[in-house]
Amino acid sequence: MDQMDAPAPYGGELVNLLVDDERIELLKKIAGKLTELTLTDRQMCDVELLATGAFSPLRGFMVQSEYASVLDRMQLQNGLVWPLPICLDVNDLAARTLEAGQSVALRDAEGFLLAVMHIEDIFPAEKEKEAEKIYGTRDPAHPGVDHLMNACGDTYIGGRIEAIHLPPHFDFQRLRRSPVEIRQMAEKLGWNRMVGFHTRNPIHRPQFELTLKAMRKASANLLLLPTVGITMPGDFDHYTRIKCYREIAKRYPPDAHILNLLPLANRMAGPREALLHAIIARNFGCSHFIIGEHHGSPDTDQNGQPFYPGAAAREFAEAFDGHIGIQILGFQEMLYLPFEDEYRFADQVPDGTQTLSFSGFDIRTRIRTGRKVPLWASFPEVISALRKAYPPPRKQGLTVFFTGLSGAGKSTLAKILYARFMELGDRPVTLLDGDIVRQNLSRELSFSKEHRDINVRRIGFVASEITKNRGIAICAPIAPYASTRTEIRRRIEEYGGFAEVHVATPIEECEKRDRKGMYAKARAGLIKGFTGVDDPYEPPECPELRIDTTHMTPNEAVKDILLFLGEKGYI
Ligand SMILES: Nc1ncnc2c1ncn2[C@@H]1O[C@H](COP(=O)(O)OS(=O)(=O)O)[C@@H](OP(=O)(O)O)[C@H]1O
Ligand SMILES: Nc1ncnc2c1ncn2[C@@H]1O[C@H](COP(=O)(O)OP(=O)(O)O)[C@@H](O)[C@H]1O
Repeated sequence: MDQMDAPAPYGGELVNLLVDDERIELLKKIAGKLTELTLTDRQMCDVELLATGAFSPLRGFMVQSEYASVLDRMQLQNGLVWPLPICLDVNDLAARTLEAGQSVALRDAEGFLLAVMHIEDIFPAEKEKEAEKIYGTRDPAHPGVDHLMNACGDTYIGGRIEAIHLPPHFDFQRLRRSPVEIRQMAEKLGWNRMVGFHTRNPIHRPQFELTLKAMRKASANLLLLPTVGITMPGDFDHYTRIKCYREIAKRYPPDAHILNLLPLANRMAGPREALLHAIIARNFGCSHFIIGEHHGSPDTDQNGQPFYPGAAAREFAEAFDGHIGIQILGFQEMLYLPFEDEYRFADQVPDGTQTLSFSGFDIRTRIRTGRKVPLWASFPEVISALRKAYPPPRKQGLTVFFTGLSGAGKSTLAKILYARFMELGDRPVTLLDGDIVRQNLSRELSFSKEHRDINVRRIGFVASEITKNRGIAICAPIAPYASTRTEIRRRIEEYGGFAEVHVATPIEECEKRDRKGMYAKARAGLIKGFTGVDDPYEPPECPELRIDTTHMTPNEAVKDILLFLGEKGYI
């Protein structure tokens, strides 16, 4: 192996934005008088990577000219290649209270002071342009675009940062080393070359073979940099992934790799994302970086097509590796040859040879639906760790979410379903009926849109906790707004099953029943804003089940729900 030093950090110097004790004291004193910004989890990831120099040479959030330069030329203003905007977004309300020249205190959700930012610039986010330039699409099925369009504030603030503390982490503290710490460690171990591998999935057999091949090709040791910041909805949680990485670690040659967690908020921008990962790896001291198929890309678009061609990230990063000073090891898809019982890159498979392959998505789906993962696809210890954390549907938590007009039959069906689950007796069951919740959790709330949303979100939160802990939650609010229901669905599906049951009994029938006499009062104008009378109800477009109870008995309706849940493997 030829001697070579670890590559210099990008831009020449490893940035460290953490200030010394004296400065911390001073900043803490003035912070109390500064306007406060509470950072989101994503923003905290950016602050952490800025502070530790993983984003070197950046020294803060981008100002408008830098943002424009990254969008238009993919360069910082000093001419260095830089693929993605690193901007701090704020909502209109916050933006109105801020001005350039002002300093703000950046805090976490609990009010813990992380940094002071000196605002140099306040400017509008060019969301349409950013989506096109960075993600190459405006399709909201792309999680990066969805976040940009639907969650991100409309204004960016740019400026230098002085970091006081890194965001606190209580998990895997020993695996959270900064670029300078990894560089020191590699030096101590006498490593000349280090190849970086960035992943948001567990390491299965193809990825393991890929890393070994890369280590041999580059004569290098391995730096595993799994993302533990923000990944994609539906990804395995990082606790489970790290258990898997620790198992895999035993399969590498001794002392040949370092596992280090990367608190990056993935943008899933495919080619541009890959380039950012490579720059980060260089800052950690890597001489080489692995880019395989579909690196940094979301699963598929609305038509089931990949957002970027399989080779796009690899080819893009290879075209720039001279500029960013890290050698890209681009690999084709790794395929399994069942007759030969070996792995080969796609371009090394002779024509006509039978091959098999599973994507990370395929394995996630198999685990979540309780289907087998063959041993050619992954290792037994990885599959077992994943199964423990993600049991088959009949052992997962579950939320059955009834929605529909008052009098549609939600409570009646919910109560019968509750009894059936209790009779089965294999999981704890909680009934969150609209009335019960309003009495116990939401007594102070009215029926305005804002208050209905708060009420339904509270129900969703409790149901998500129950589902996370593998119980069954049955919810039965009116929940008239589609976007709030979608929000809840997303949250719960992270932890287990979610079945939306639209009790679609027409208003005429509900009104005929008028069990509580409320429709009569609403029609007489004694109750204002009554759902279906003078307040909206947005029917679900694609519920798991739609039941009109007009011409069926409650028991029949519940039988349909149980049959559906049985078919999906939940009971
Ligand atoms: N303005 C207005 N609109 C709709 N419903 C009203 C209203 N005022 C009181 N009620 C009674 O409250 C029950 C609905 O409460 P929810 O918590 O399920 O509603 S929401 O999901 O927050 O929209 C609902 O009970 P159910 O009949 O069990 O659905 C009504 O009886
Ligand atoms: N198939 C059915 N399913 C549910 N409820 C029914 C059915 N047929 C008649 N009903 C009656 O309709 C009314 C529904 O009221 P409820 O369950 O409180 O509705 P919601 O909770 O949607 O306001 C009850 O009086 C119930 O007995």
